[in-house]
Amino acid sequence: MASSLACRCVNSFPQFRNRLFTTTSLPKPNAVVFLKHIACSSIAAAETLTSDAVVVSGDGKYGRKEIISITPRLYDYLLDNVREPQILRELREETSTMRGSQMQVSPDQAQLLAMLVQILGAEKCIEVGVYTGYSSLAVALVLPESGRLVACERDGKALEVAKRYYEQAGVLHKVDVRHGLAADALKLMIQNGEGCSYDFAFVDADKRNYQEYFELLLQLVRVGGIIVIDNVLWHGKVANPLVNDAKTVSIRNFNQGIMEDERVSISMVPIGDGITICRKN
Ligand SMILES: C[S@@+](CC[C@H](N)C(=O)[O-])C[C@H]1O[C@@H](n2cnc3c(N)ncnc32)[C@H](O)[C@@H]1O
Repeated sequence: MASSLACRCVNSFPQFRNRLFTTTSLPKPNAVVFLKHIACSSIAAAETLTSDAVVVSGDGKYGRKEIISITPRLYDYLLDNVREPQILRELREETSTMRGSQMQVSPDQAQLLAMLVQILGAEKCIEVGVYTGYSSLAVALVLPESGRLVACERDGKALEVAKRYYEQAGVLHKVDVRHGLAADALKLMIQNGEGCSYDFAFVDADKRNYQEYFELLLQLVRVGGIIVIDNVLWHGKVANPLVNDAKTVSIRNFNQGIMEDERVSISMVPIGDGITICRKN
């Protein structure tokens, strides 16, 4: 059984042929065990080779360059390789029972945001759209003691959860919570003369106001600073011309505008629901 399975795999995938040949010299019981092993690993390999874990662009001009496509198994593997601090895990688990929990950034995204903040050596940060605080806590945790994060959120109930976790994590003193409309908070900061003084900003709020947040944040962030925009791939809908609801159109237009905007260098990254990292030039 095992050997016929292995043979089928090997016939389908010639690259395993050499491995099968080595088993013919083994004593029989070992050979069967080894063949079973080969059969299993060949099946796994075959699964991978036949899975949709790699894709090529549908546009011929990019040739046959293969890139990775996240499958559930691969995403689980990726998550297994995220170093999620215990306090973030607890917040994520508590939030998972709440309405809107799908809005939270993923652990791999939060880890990337924290790393960008660390690479920048950021001291002054802004978040637009805090919810229960997962991404803002990830940032606050890596800020130096002298660092500050302005956290803008209109939902008072969600903010209560966020503040409880900032306190538990010992970073409450680093977070300046602004309860209310984010655009109002950003305009006030500009009026207060805080322009060009921030190192890092993360936008993860109402999609239809992305352009306004971006313009305000461009005034607040210094040259060389970074603005990260979440949900730029919008569950893949941005790439489907048949989807034209207000949010999708708004994100699509925003992406097109950023593409042509020479005030920033950009990198669109397919992590979570897609982010664009913009560096102010
Ligand atoms: C996608 S969630 C943020 C998730 C958060 N970054 C996290 O990782 O947990 C978007 C949040 O933006 C808030 N929001 C939406 N429009 C807003 C506005 N105009 N001003 C302030 N907050 C807003 C919502 O209340 C919601 O909590």
